[in-house]
Amino acid sequence: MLKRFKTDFYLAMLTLVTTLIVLCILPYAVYRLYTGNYLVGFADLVVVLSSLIATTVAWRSGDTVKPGVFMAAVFCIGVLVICFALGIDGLFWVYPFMVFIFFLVSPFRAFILLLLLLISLFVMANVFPNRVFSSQFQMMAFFVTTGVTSIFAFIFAYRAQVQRFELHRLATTDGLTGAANRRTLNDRLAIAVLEMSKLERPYGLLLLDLDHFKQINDNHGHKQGDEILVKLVPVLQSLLRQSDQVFRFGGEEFVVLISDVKPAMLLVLAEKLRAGVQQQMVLPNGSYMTTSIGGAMLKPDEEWESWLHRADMALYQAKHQGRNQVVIV
Ligand SMILES: Nc1nc2c(ncn2[C@@H]2O[C@H](COP(=O)(O)OP(=O)(O)OP(=O)(O)O)[C@@H](O)[C@H]2O)c(=O)[nH]1
Repeated sequence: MLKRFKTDFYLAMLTLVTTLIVLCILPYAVYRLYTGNYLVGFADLVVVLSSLIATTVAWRSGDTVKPGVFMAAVFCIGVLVICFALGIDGLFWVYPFMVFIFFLVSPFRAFILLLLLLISLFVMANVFPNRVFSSQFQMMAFFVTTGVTSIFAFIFAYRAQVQRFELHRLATTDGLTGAANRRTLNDRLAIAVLEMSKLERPYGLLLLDLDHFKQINDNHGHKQGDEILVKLVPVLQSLLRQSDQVFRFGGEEFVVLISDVKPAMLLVLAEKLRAGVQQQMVLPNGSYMTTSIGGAMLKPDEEWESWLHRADMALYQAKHQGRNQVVIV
């Protein structure tokens, strides 16, 4: 639970906003109902309940988009009702809302919802003159300040989102080849173990190691060696299904994670990869790269570390037996 809270930004934000809503708006709702302002009290209660429901759904389903949009839309309507009922006093709520809507939904969605909110307020102010604003000047000042705040909040949220995505990409992919990195592999293997035990989903693992790669570096240079590693990833991907994932394990070693596979099929796939590398990875001098492959099916109740270790042992055996071959255990 703590891990999901740490890694899923929008889930953490939905939870945080809901906690703040319960702490800050619920007392208001009680106060409004107690003092007979039923419309505002009811709107406050709807906002609190909607937040609780949306956040619960997000935690259960893992989907934060629909609950976030739902919560943001309910808040927009809530703010409109509060502005209609309280007039100028209600307008103060627009400003904090303009900031925290960016914590609930993506910057573009938040900006569009804010635009709709401001247009609705503008229509309301013109249909019911003097209800929300006491003068034209006040109305103008409100729309200019909220417009400027929306634009700056959008720019800030958009930049933060771009940086978050970039950080995530840097943390999860290998800088040279663009394949998923070892950290991502560990997470994916843990998920595979979970899916195997809960859904009985069969998984296979292939560990590939290019043969005599040191000689490539020595004979053709490190840059050429890098280019071969970069080229290898799309070659492997072209031979696999979209659901199969390629990871760089380190150096010239790669891991392929294959779901919904039977042991016989794992061997066929490994052979296909071995042959594909030999056919497609041509060296500058016209010779071909070869690869050794070790593979293992995930056993019931097995830890991912032991699964990976068995595939590593199989790879060791393939190397030991002369390279350019497949060993599945
Ligand atoms: N160009 C390049 N070389 C790398 C990279 N990472 C590791 N290497 C090289 O890969 C080579 C691996 O050498 P070894 O572990 O001896 O293996 P090998 O020569 O492939 O021999 P076998 O695996 O036994 O067939 C070393 O020379 C490393 O310097 C990289 O990112 N780029």
